[in-house]
Amino acid sequence: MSNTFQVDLRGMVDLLSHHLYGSPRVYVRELLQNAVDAVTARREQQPGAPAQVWIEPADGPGAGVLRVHDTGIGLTEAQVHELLATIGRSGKRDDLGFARHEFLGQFGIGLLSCFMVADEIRVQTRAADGRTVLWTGHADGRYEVAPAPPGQQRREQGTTVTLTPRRDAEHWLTSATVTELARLYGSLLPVSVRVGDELVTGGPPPWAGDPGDRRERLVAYAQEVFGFTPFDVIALSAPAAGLSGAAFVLPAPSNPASRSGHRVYLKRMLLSDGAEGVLPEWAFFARCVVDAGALRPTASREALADDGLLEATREALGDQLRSWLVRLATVNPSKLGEFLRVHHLGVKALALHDDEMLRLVERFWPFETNVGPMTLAEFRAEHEVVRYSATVDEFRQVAAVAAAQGLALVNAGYTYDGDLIARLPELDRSTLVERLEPSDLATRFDSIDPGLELAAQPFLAAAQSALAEPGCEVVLRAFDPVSLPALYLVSRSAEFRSSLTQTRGRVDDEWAQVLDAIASSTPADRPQLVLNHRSPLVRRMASLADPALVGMAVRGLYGQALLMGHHPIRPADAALMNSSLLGLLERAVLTDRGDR
Ligand SMILES: Nc1ncnc2c1ncn2[C@@H]1O[C@H](COP(=O)(O)OP(=O)(O)OP(=O)(O)O)[C@@H](O)[C@H]1O
Repeated sequence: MSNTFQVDLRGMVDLLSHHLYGSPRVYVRELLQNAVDAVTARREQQPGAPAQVWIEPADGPGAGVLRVHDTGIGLTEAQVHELLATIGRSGKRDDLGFARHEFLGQFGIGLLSCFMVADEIRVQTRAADGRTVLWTGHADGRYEVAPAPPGQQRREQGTTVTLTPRRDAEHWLTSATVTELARLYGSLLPVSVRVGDELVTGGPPPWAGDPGDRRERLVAYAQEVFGFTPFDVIALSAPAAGLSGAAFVLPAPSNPASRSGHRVYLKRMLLSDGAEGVLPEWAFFARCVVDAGALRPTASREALADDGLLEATREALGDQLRSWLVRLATVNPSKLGEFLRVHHLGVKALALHDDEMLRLVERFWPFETNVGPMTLAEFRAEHEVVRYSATVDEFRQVAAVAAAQGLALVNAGYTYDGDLIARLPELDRSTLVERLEPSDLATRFDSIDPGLELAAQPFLAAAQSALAEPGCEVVLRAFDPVSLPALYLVSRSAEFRSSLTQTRGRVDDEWAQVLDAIASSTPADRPQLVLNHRSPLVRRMASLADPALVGMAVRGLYGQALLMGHHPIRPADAALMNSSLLGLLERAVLTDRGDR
């Protein structure tokens, strides 16, 4: 046995009118939309018919009700019964039930939004048959249809919708609010719309019309609507979606995480001034205004339906932004440089997957290197290998020493930089890239003469035992600059082990066992303190006879190397440095007093 759903009308009206829409203000849009659709339908039949919409707000001379008059096609009594009596029935679908592209409406629920601000909706309508019909709908789901009494006959074809305000909702129907909302939603509509005496529609969109001063118009539009003077304006078009418009490049960096909304019109009616999904995510440096004929709204008409057409449109618009960037690189490289200074993060994010953008970054974005700022292309022209540090700390630790060894080094510690450099060989297979591990530097230092090394053994043994506590290996090498007595080098695995050890001290036994298991599977590298045999200070230390003094001096050098290399100072390091400094001071004071 088959049954039919029963619908609780009161609940349905409440659901649609109160929960579908974000704010009661959309009632103005829904009324405008119906009026414009009715005008469009009439002009299909009578191309020269008047195309006017006139709104009389409730605080005007109209006895406390709001009226919307249109010169549209009107409805016959049969149509009123069919279209206004069935929720979800729309006169704007074709025979197969698809939304007809020339109309704004399609769902057959828009009129219900008026119940957010009105207790009663009256539709007084006259179609080409010349008879005026009166439909009165109530918020509880009741409605009446009747031929209009003699005093309420329309003289012209068209429709008047009258809203009797709900208590506490009167302010939504006043002149100031209605004018503002009609202008917000309808200023680009192709039909003349007046609120009281004020015309709220104003000609074609700013990106259409005379191309001569289009740019000036769009800049003025961005200033007025978005509140900024754009860095540049890019024309947008996507014929498959019937879309045209413009993108404005932001003059200041924007946070990639905070999505900036776009202003989207559908068939010249504002859909949203905070729409998402129109431009690809990486394009966070631009905001756009577009009008589309074929994109679909969600039922609340406050966002775009995320369908295949929107996806294809997003891709097409993304391509147009990319081409703008590429064109800028050829016709105005200094402007591109300016753009990158503001929006490099967005472009770099794009370059992670896009070769053309990677080329752009390579040619135009200056990186910090230990031989001065330069682009990767410039760096490549002078150095065989693009050697880089993967973190800013690593770069700081080794930049000067690497330069003294003749090793040019790029700081790839900022967001995306390491990944971008690692991707360079994908552009050109002959490019060599290499991440420099600080500990690799030691392998480039010169060993010292075996005789000297042998003589320094007692010193090295004393030094080693002085640094037994931080678990640091002491080695003696010769390197430049001579002014640097010691260098603290830590490999990635040593760094990892050290953070494991620190964490182990803070967790309970069960976790400690897990950490031990991890530690046992990582190589047992130790950090190194590399003493520089070219440094006069180190040589003098090597000849000291007093092991206690050697210990203090080596610990002092250890602390200084940590500080110089921007390494973290753990409590144990601080204690070591403290005892070294105090011990050395004491010796110095005693020596001066001749007390020894
Ligand atoms: N001013 C008007 N003139 C002529 N017909 C109208 C007018 N207002 C509403 N209608 C008729 O009433 C129907 C229902 O209107 P409603 O606003 O509820 O839905 P819709 O416009 O079809 O779709 P949507 O829910 O997307 O707005 C419309 O399809 C239209 O046929």
